[in-house]
Amino acid sequence: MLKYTPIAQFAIGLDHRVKVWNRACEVLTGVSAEDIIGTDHQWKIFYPRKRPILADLVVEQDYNKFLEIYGTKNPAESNIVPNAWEATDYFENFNGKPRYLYFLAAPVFDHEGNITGAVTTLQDVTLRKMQEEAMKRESEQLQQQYSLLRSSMGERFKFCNIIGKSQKMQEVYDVIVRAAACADSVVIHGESGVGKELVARAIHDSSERKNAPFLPVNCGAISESLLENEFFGHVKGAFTGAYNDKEGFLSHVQGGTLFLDEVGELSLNMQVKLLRAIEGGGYSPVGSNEVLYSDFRIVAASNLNLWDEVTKGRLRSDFFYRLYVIPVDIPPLRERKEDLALLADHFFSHMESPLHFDILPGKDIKALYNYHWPGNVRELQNVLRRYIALNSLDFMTLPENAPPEIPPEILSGIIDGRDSATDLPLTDAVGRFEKQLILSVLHITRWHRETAATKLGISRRTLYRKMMAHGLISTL
Ligand SMILES: Nc1ncnc2c1ncn2[C@@H]1O[C@H](COP(=O)(O)OP(=O)(O)OP(=O)(O)O)[C@@H](O)[C@H]1O
Repeated sequence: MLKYTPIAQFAIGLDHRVKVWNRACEVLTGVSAEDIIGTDHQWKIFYPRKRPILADLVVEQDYNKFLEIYGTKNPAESNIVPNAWEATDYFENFNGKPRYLYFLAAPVFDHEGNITGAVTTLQDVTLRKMQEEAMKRESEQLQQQYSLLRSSMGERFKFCNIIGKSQKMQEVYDVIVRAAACADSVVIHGESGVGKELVARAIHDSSERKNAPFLPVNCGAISESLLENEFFGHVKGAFTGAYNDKEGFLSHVQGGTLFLDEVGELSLNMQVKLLRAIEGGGYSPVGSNEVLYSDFRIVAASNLNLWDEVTKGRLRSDFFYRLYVIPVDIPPLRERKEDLALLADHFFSHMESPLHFDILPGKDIKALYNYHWPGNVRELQNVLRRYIALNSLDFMTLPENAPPEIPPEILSGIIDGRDSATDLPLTDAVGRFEKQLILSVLHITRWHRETAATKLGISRRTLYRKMMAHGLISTL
């Protein structure tokens, strides 16, 4: 029975001579039973130095020698088989290859309880050992990288290009460092203008992928019919006007980080295809059956609650779970006003202004602190730009406690031409009206785009594109 079991086993007697050497043992060692049975060689032929092996020690019950030879790195007594001892040995040259072998040797007793020999079970564990060692090396490397990044953060008033000393930003820095030190997907959540792209860049720049591309893609800005073309590219002749092959984002981002801004705007169909590509199943350019592969990391961002999007059926749960491994929450500026002065000085110096936050008139400092910053850091940047030009604060927004409906005076202000739209050609006047209406609704809804789109009776995607067209994304 022992002879034909698929598990490699051999048995020795009290005289240390081999009694059984089964078929699996022959296959594993390349040594035939015929050649070894009756000898006391057993495994000694594989050790460069002659020394007792596990089965010998079990027969002798020499536990001290066992500890001396195998040290404490190997577990001594098996938890699974009573009286058995186990050990893993490394063989530099085991039939021409380096190998890790696991041995479990148990004593054999006669009916009076005397030891009459030992049975050893062995297994080639090289692959598992190598995987364990690779994982250990990787985790040591990541730990090293983490410590290096942590120490390079200095006073933590700034991290990469992110400014902020508040406790909430310190927590964001910590997550960035953790995210940079691993390969998992990241989802960044926060209101418009809080710095989501900046954080995504910081993760990329601090990660092992820093020398490969960082590719930001605004999912809300690409019309649904073009999504596949933009992400996967196309081949010549795929559709009318496809005169040449064109590479998509997945090809451009090879080895780097794909930043999916407004990820909630991706169509369900696109989510399936992207998920397949992320999970190693590849993708095909439009008009081609060829499967291409790209190695990239996803950092996604959204100002929506993505779980709500899953429950509403707009985001696939498998896509959500694949992305939502490391969440980063960036708090709005109104919740970290202690960062205002630092941010203001950072922007003043970038705009080459001699101004400093501390020397601003008291009433302006007070106004900056009291303001609720619905457009967050981007709005602060813009307000300061105007401050430098006009020498006065102009928030261009409604008061904080603006009513939830569009105030009639705003609507009438736009309609009755108080802003001299009457002098403009019709298309320009309509454009101006549209911009102000959108701006008003965005202020009322605290820049919550979904609510604003509902109020305006348009889709989020359309609202997004109109905001881009009116410069409300890049200027506010
Ligand atoms: N903590 C910060 N320090 C310095 N600059 C910042 C910070 N946060 C944001 N900014 C600046 O504010 C602007 C908006 O930032 P960013 O584009 O990263 O925001 P966002 O959250 O991605 O916005 P949106 O959701 O509208 O795309 C950028 O010019 C960015 O450099």
